[in-house]
Amino acid sequence: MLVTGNDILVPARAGKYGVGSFNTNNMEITQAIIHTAERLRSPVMVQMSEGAIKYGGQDLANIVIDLAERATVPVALHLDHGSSYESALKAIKMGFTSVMIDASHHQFAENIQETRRVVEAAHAMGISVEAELGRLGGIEEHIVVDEKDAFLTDPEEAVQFVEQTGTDYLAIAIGTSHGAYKGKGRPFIDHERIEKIEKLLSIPLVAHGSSGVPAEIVQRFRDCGGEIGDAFGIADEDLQRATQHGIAKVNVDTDLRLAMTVGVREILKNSPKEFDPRKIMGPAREVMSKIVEHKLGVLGSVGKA
Ligand SMILES: O=C(COP(=O)(O)O)N(O)CCCCOP(=O)(O)O
Ligand code: NA
Ligand SMILES: [Zn+2]
Repeated sequence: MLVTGNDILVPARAGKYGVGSFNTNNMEITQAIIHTAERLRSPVMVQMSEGAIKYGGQDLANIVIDLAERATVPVALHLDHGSSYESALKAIKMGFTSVMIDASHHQFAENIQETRRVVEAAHAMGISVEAELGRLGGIEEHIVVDEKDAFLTDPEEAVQFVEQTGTDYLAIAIGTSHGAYKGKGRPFIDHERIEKIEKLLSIPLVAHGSSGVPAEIVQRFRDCGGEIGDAFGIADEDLQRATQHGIAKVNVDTDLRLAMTVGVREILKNSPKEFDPRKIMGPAREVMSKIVEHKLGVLGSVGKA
């Protein structure tokens, strides 16, 4: 069933498990996410960035909404990294049941102002809101935040921010970053910071940049002609620990991008005569489903629906 982000995340924080919030850009990615969540009796969030909305529009949103409505587990459709009040409202008009307003690149006061506007409008329409305080490293398509400007979330500021905005859940900067290159070996996660914020805030916390970038997928990507550098993601143990301390929503995009591309590349390389789209996208869907299954296991949401 299609529900709001709060319907999924409030129980997750209380139950000390994480809920995967997976980015989608087409039908097969959406099916891999929702069908795997149903098979494992797990709540799940499907998210579309503004880039995905530009790419797939209402067509793609409708695929997500229809699968979510027919799903036997709770599913929310979430706007990822909404960049403005207008963007958030447009998403709600498109049928999104959760919206992020990411004003984290503004000064504190502007972030509060912009976030509060979205919260008031979204709440008037029964939609829940994610906001962000602190800056991730990594590349967000339109924002390149290089290391020196990336700053982690201040716990006391987070309390003020939530009080003054009314946001339903909060994305905090704790060392993660977007993309396949999160740091050498085992990227640093500031668990002390998470645990400080956990004690000060009772709302669900959100971890962005939480792809694991599994070595096996990276190797398969290289073996079928993909070019990728020294790619590392967030260790499963770090994610598990974070979900025990307030992190309830965990954003994953890169892992599904790599998985889909591995699936397609392996077919094109090993079956050069193949040109049936179902034989090319079908196996890619399988590779993605396995990644979703692993992640839901790591987050502890299996059987929670
Ligand atoms: O936190 C994450 C995912 O982090 P990850 O890279 O670790 O999967 N996200 O919020 C996904 C961001 C994807 C935006 O990309 P486009 O604008 O190109 O659609
Ligand atoms: Na988000
Ligand atoms: Zn993000």
